[in-house]
Amino acid sequence: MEVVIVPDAAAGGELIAGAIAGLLARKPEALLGVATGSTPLPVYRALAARVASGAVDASRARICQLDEYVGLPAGHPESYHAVLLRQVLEPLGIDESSFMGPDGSAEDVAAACRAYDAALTAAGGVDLQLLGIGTDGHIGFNEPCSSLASRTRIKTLTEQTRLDNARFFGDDIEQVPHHVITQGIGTILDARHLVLLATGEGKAEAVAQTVEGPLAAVVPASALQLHPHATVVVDEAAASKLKHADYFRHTYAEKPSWQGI
Ligand SMILES: N[C@@H]1[C@@H](O)[C@H](O)[C@@H](COP(=O)(O)O)O[C@@H]1O
Repeated sequence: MEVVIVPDAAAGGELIAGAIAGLLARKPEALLGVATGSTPLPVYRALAARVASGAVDASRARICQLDEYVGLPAGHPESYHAVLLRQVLEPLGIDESSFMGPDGSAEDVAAACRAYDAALTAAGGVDLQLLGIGTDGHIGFNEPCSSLASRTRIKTLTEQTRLDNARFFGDDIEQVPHHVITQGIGTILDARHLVLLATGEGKAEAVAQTVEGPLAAVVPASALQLHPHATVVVDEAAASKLKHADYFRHTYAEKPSWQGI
């Protein structure tokens, strides 16, 4: 696992946008796994600026969702499908026909989960999966104690996650669904490159456990330790509990410029 400590969230956004730009230059039809929440927004902004300036052509890229709420009415503005259309597809000039996600309104949720896992495989697999991290160490919506081998399935949110996400539902926790569909940890680990961005002091403990703690289902993000190409990008605040921070700074400073993240 590579840990890159950046001065702030905007620098993290630029770094990751640069990696995505490099991927799209090599593979214009790459399948990009995108995450929701506040953390990835600087990545989407930086990428949209490159698209607007003509430096990046994302029009052939394909986008896939990490997770989705179950049971929100079709077209609900906070469904992750709607959020990603607004935050990613539209600014990057990508057609909705290039967008895949699990069907959170399906009658047969288990079948929808299986279908999504199969669709990701049929699409050739995810080239780069962007991840945020929950305050409890979750990735996607894989809450603590999720199986490290899990595939896309239904999960029940913890009270903490519903509280964290209430800000998107008018600060009313009652409006936050209890159930979600999420790519499993095993599904996430199938992506060729995992890039986790974490910013702010509130994520420092989860980051320390992810990077320096034991591999454990109770910290789902620690599964990144199993992946041959995982990059954790953190700002100074999110890095503040890392014991090996100086080593990570040294390693990145000495990195050959051709290598990228
Ligand atoms: N399902 C999403 C995660 O993918 C995201 O990483 C997390 C953190 O969100 P934020 O970046 O807003 O802290 O929120 C939700 O739970």
